[in-house]
Amino acid sequence: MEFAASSTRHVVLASTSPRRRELLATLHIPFEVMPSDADETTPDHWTPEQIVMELALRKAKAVLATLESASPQAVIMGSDTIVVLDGQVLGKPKDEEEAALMLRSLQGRSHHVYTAVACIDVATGRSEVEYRSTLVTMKALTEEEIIAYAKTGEGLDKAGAYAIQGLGAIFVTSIEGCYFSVVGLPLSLASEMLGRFGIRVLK
Ligand SMILES: Cc1cn([C@H]2C[C@H](O)[C@@H](COP(=O)(O)OP(=O)(O)OP(=O)(O)O)O2)c(=O)[nH]c1=O
Repeated sequence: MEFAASSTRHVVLASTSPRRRELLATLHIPFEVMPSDADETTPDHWTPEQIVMELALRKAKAVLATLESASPQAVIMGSDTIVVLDGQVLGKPKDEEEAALMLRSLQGRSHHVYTAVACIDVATGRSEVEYRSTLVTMKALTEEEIIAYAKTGEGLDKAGAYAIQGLGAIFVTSIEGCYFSVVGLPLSLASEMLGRFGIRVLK
């Protein structure tokens, strides 16, 4: 999407995730997408909250570094999602085998999905970051189901190796908290934050 960069208040989504793009599009606000190549390594002792908030901010800051003078009216939005089971952080699996390993550990119990949203006002440099946590319960799975699902490849680019918005939905028996946060962008939080940056979803 093209903007008259100096005059239109709009969002720059610092993301490569097609899910985040689709979710943000549901808010019907002007936005463009810029991939962010932020380093995603964090110290081992960090809490899930610290990890997602720092990574969301890093993604937004990485785009800010490339944008500053061109789009003074922009609000940059970065986001990060992780799955946490017994204090252990599950990111994206590196292959089918690791996907199956993650699913084996998640099945038959509940885990938390953390997603943070960071916003940076390009004009002032003001930033905010907040997170939401959702409790997801998965039914018990057979080894055949785990292997068959891992083979679909659907979970390979997803934290925890499943997609609640896809075929992975058949494994999820209940959730407590924001569904959209599990998919990668908590929309109620995102719209609240954008409102504080002068971008209102409902006029
Ligand atoms: C648990 C779960 C995660 N996910 C996704 C959301 C995130 O896109 C992804 C976690 O990886 P992230 O590193 O948060 O994001 P990303 O690499 O996809 O995109 P970005 O460029 O913004 O960094 O997992 C689902 O789509 N469905 C699910 O059910």
